[in-house]
Amino acid sequence: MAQAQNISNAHPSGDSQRHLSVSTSPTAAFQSPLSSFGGALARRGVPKQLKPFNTQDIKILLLENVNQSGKDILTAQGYQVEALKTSLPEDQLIEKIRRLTQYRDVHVIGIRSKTKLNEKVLKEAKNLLVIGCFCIGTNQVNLEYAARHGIAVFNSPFANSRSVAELVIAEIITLARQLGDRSNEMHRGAWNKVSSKCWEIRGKTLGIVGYGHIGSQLSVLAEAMGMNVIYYDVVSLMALGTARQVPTLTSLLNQADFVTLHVPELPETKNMISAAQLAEMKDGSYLINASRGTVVDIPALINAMRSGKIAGAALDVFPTEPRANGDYFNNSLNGWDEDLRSLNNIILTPHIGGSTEEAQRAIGIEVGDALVRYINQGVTIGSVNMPEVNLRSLTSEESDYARVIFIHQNVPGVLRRVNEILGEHNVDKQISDSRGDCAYLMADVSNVQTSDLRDILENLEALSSRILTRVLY
Ligand SMILES: NC(=O)C1=CN([C@@H]2O[C@H](COP(=O)(O)OP(=O)(O)OC[C@H]3O[C@@H](n4cnc5c(N)ncnc54)[C@H](O)[C@@H]3O)[C@@H](O)[C@H]2O)C=CC1
Ligand SMILES: O=C(O)C(=O)COP(=O)(O)O
Repeated sequence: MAQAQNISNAHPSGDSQRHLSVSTSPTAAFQSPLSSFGGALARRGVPKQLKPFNTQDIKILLLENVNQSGKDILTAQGYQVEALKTSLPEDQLIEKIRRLTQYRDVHVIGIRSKTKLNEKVLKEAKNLLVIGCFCIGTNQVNLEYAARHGIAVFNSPFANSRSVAELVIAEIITLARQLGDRSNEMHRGAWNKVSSKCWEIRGKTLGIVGYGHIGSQLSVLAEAMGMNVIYYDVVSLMALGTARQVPTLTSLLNQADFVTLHVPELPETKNMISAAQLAEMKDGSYLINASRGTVVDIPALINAMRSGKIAGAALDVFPTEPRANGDYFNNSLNGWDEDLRSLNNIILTPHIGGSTEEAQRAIGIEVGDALVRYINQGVTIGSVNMPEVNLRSLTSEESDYARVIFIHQNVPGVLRRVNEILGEHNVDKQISDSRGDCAYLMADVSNVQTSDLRDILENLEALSSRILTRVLY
């Protein structure tokens, strides 16, 4: 392991035990700078490997069976990676964070949709630099708290959207033909050949609620199978193919034979489909939810299915989901799980919308790369809670340069003070941006010695607006 020097990445906690030690002798190679910078880099030489710390000091906790592709990218950097197959409930996660690091806390946590990184958990992870959500949704993380504490959050915004869209296509036909019920009957030994209330999907209307990455992809697939597509979204969006945006949710519910939900978990989408909305749906129509469990009022759906108003449903997500695989889908989970199980023509799946080899591998690479770029270079492109900031990489010819990162409160006068500090040196390039209350400044300074770096770090740390300071070189 390289000899650590005494300069630290200073964390808002201010606790000296929470600092990263830094080293001038990096031991592992930095990977793949952003491709959009390829031209400039080719002209300017080989990108410099910024390694201000012993990479072995970076401690990463991965939960929820993150794909091997992501683990490989992180371990190739020399980081210490501990990977768990399951999620952990709040108390066990806090305990794990404490135990994992003994004296210094975890720097990176990687999760999927299940693990809740709320304020209570994040407060415990005092040296946390960055969170990787190896999925689309980020509702499980307190993004605002993270930003206020200089913790960047990354996700994979569309690598599993095709997988979800394909699952929904499969469910539309499965519901229309009552395939689940026929298959279950055959498994029990019963031959039940029926055509009553079994339909082709050709010519039927699909109503998509939320026309984002998944909804719009689904729109194209559904039209290719002869469906008419309408959609409702809070923003006005370009229709693909011959799909048509409708002005209200009610209008969509009144017209659609199949309603499928692709909205994020938000206060506005909680119980978005409840008794009143189910009543607006066509008699004998179908409901599909592969978004978040909170979007559908499930007891209301159970009533609507019992009455025959809704002819079938597919649910991939639930308000409470178990933290691991096992015999958990009973009333102790949500209270109504066994009522759901007793209904006809309902497809129940354990949140597998994005669970394909292709999606998981792509997500592992995308989020793994984003974490490495952030840890090693400070680049925030793709962050969901911080301003997106990039700076052309330093090259190997630029040996006495350092990259200064100053995350600070977005208040007047900070840039002047920062530039008074950096102005003592040659600032080669600098960029700054803000998002809400959080601002992110990145500057490359040249002709700097180790003692200069120490001064820069200490002076920036003394500014009252500082959230987190890092010096990379
Ligand atoms: N079942 C699974 O395994 C998976 C579930 N998901 C869930 O699907 C959700 C959607 O994913 P994407 O399409 O990638 O998201 P996206 O962000 O690309 O699209 C969401 C769309 O919903 C719209 N929207 C937001 N609030 C709305 C409201 N109140 N009414 C109508 N429209 C509203 C937005 O304007 C946006 O167009 C994710 O947030 C995630 O929760 C995502 C991936 C896998
Ligand atoms: O990507 C998402 O938001 C999903 O819901 C998929 O979550 P998962 O990675 O399967 O826990």
